[in-house]
Amino acid sequence: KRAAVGELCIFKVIHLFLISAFCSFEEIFFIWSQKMSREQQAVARARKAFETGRSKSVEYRINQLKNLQRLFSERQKEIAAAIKKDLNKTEVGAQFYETLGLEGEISLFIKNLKEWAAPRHVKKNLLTMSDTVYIHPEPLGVVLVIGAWNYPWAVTIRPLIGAIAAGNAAVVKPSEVCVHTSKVMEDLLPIYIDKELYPVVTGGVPETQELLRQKFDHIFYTGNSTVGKVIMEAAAKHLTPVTLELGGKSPCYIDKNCDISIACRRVTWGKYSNCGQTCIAPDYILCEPSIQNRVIEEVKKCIKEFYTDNPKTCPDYGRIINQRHFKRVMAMLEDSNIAVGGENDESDCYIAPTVLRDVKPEAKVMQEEIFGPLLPILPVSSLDEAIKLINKGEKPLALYVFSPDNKVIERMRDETSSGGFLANDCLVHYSVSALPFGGVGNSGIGCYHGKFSFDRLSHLRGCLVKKLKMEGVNDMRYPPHTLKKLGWARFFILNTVDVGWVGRMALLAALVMVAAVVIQVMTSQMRHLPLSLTLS
Ligand SMILES: NC(=O)c1ccc[n+]([C@@H]2O[C@H](COP(=O)([O-])OP(=O)(O)OC[C@H]3O[C@@H](n4cnc5c(N)ncnc54)[C@H](O)[C@@H]3O)[C@@H](O)[C@H]2O)c1
Ligand SMILES: CCCCCCCC=O
Repeated sequence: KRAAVGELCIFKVIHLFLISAFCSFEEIFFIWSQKMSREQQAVARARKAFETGRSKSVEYRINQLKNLQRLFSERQKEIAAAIKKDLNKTEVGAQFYETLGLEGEISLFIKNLKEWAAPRHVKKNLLTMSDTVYIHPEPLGVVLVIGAWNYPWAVTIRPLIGAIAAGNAAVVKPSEVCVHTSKVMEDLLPIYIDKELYPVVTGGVPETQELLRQKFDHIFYTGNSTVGKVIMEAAAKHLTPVTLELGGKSPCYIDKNCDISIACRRVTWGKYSNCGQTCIAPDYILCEPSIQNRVIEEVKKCIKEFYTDNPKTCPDYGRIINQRHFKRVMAMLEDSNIAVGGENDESDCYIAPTVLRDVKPEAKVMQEEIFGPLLPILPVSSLDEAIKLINKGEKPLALYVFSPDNKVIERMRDETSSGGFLANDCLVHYSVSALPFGGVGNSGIGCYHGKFSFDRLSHLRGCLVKKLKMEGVNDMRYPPHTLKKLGWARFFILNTVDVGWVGRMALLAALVMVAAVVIQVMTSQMRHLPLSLTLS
């Protein structure tokens, strides 16, 4: 037996020797990769591509972003056709809600990337006044982007834009739930952007789990909070940082003194766009009982205006993504009082825009994020009660308040917490790249969009470059430590200097003046010395 094992070992060693002697690195990689899963291979390729260093060049990153921009101008038809099959969005709807924002985001990055990627000089203390002190943003490495299905392009490509801009490699995992879109993404992305640096891995939960077993430098996940915990647990094994863009129940308070017709128009749009499958959709309404009927009537009017008498045949009204979610949403209606809508058709995944009245906090529909076209109204006696009720639940992704009164708006903002806060409108904060977008507590970890994406997916490396001169200044920090040295250290460390452009000019001017005075004093003293002394 021992002899057989010995022979096998010798054979393995010879095999390895032959491989390394006669094969190129690519061939060795190929042989080795035969034993790897598709997911492992994608990650290994992305890491290898990252290690070539090509993504470090800002020009290269901008080029990749321009290619991505070209994808959206040249492939709208394929993108829209797949989204139509997945979620019944029209071509205009697909551009409006998905790709328009991405095009804007890419333009923003192309315009600002050089500035964002450049070293950022920071305030110094007196001790480091003569040093160069700055933040140097550097790529993290290989990022895993896991997307959700409800706005499949928007929530998968937006983090990818940030990852590319920050100089990372990124493995893109679109949601398997939007079957057609994930196929189009898999086909199109490699045609436009570097397929080694940014591979697309399709598949379901087992494939995502296999990806999660690999080591990444950041995991950017968009989806529900339950899976968010699974992601964080997997990331913890490699101490990988995560961004979790999750969901939750986003409340909407309507003050009785506001223009109810305008408020309901905006709420109707926010709720029923994409058939209620929007992470920041107003989940439920809180209002005083005296305005409940008015709210119901106004929402009903808007449903008719936006989606006609028969939303089922209206091209702008979407569908529930699949039968599993259809059943989930329908189950929430069991103990509820329907005021508007309620019609449905399982074979078409259709649920009409629905309003529920006199809903209690214990109702089924209030136990989890609805993520469908049901709008419960919970009567509350006052703003105080609304705030109390909101604070009893998990911190939501968005919080909406409709009121003409700034005091009401400010109270709602200051006495609650949520990922984002919006007064007198719904959803639109998502479109402002200068605002951080993300949750807090149960609705997520970390934020992105615009420069926030760049910073989130960069390592902000603190750098200090000192000269090997002026060693005397450092004496105060070396032992023996004395009270006198401590006094000096207090003075030097506690005083910051913001030497900006104007500051530097002023400092230079002051130094020139001091030097001029010193030279003048010295020359006038020398003029009064006897000639013999000046010569010696
Ligand atoms: N904060 C945001 O920006 C944002 C945006 C869109 C959606 N969402 C939230 O996402 C949720 C809807 O999306 P979803 O969760 O149904 O999407 P989903 O089912 O498509 O899941 C998202 C991803 O998680 C993976 N996944 C699912 N189960 C897994 C498991 N057990 N282990 C490992 N990976 C797994 C899937 O493969 C998929 O790629 C809602 O809660 C919504 O609010 C949040
Ligand atoms: C302008 C509205 C876009 C909404 C996109 C939300 C992404 C989360 O589901």
